[in-house]
Amino acid sequence: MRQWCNEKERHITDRDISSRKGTALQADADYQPEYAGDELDREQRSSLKRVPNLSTELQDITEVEYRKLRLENVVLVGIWTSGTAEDAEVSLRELAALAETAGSVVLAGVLQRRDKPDNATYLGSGKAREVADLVASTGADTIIVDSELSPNQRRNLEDVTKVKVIDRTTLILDIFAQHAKSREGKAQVELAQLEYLLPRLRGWGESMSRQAGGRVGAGDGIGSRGPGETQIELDRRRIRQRMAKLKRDIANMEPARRTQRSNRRRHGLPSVVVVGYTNAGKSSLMNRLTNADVLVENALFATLDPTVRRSETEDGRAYTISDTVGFVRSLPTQLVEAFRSTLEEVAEGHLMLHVVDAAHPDPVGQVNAVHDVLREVDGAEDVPEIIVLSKADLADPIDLAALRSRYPGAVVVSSKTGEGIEELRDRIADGLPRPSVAVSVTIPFDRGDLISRVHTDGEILREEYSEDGTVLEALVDEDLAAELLSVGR
Ligand SMILES: Nc1nc2c(ncn2[C@@H]2O[C@H](COP(=O)(O)OP(=O)(O)OP(=O)(O)O)[C@@H](O)[C@H]2O)c(=O)[nH]1
Ligand SMILES: [Mg+2]
Repeated sequence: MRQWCNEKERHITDRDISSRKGTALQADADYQPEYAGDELDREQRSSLKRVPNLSTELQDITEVEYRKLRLENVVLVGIWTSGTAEDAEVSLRELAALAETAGSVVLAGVLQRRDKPDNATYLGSGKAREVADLVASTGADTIIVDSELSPNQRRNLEDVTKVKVIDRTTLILDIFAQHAKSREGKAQVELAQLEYLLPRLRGWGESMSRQAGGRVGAGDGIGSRGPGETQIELDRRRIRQRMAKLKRDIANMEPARRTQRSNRRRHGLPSVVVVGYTNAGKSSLMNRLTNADVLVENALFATLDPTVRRSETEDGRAYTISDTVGFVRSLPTQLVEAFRSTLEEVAEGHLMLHVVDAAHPDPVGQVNAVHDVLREVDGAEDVPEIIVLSKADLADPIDLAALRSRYPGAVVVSSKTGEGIEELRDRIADGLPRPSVAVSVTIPFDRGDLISRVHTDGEILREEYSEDGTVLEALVDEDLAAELLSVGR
């Protein structure tokens, strides 16, 4: 097994779990990683002093817990089935960053080489017991596993380790729940959480029934159940009802969003969408390009509700630019569904800026993960893509050169120093559709509104004033051309 440790007062010396180039986990100032080889040193571990009152007993997992995991001191566990050791490490480091984003302290991480996960305990019973020792010695109260767990695997691991076990998907759902701001975003995340929970209810049934037993005394149990209905069926039914309500609510919010979108389209504004892996620097780039004040945070999924801003090319053509939710490796399918609406925005864009953190240890893996998700969104492949290699100020020049040759059309930028921003603006201006219908009309003076639309959305070739109005020769899109011709002469 490989192991990493986030050591504070503890004496486990292990491998650095933070991003090697320091992008993700640099926040912890007194964090001093130390390399200690591949093998977990059992003697060293057994010589650890156990920190008193830190470990907690396994607690009941109730049906509301999916909302707030209250993670604190966690041990990360991953298995490495294929690919290189480095890939496996990158994935576990990312899990560490996710865990910190969710508000927990990562005490240690272990990685095990296996052909496939063990059906019963994910790790195999021997390794599960080793993890139990590690949990006990570090005083962790939660284990986070770097994949999806079946209800059985999860229950068995909890039995062996005596602490709460959650998986990567649950963790990501929790982060989304913490960050979603809009009513729609919140409803979508809750729906995704319930979808994930529903088939897994069996694994949690025991504790839920116990809880129901406790409620009987309070006058809430037996009488409230239907004939022959078990607690778990009742819970399932309640969850389904809640899901149905959420789906209705989301469907009701849809028209408002569509109106906003079609308003934008009616005004003929071309749109640029910013996509990319979480923490790639999308919001920072947006701020640079538009001087907008978009939340930038060194945390994963800082942006969960899309933000749309208006901007202009050098030659005065207006366009919208929207920031989107960050992508992540193996994004839970429930979330792909939940955020389809956000991603649909991508498919409707005229140009896609795909922001890639050039200072990350595995930018190519991130690009591939983004492309995997985009392939699931109808129409997204048709949107022209500009790869934007970001954080140029942090990136290693050699890595940057390798990325440039891998993605020949890429623009290298730094939102921090401003490097490459002008070039990117030019590329955006070139990439946006130009109005293509030539009109030559005289517009009456009382239709100044039309003239100003030609100024913002079209390209003026000639503008003069005559007795009858403004004489215009311009390039505009079809809709505006039709309106101009219906009004003008
Ligand atoms: N040095 C440096 N840091 C950057 C640059 N761009 C972004 N960052 C940092 O990278 C972190 C993530 O930036 P964001 O712009 O929030 O990234 P994002 O892609 O919007 O992230 P999510 O919304 O969480 O998916 C922040 O700490 C930024 O300050 C850059 O060009 N140079
Ligand atoms: Mg963001």
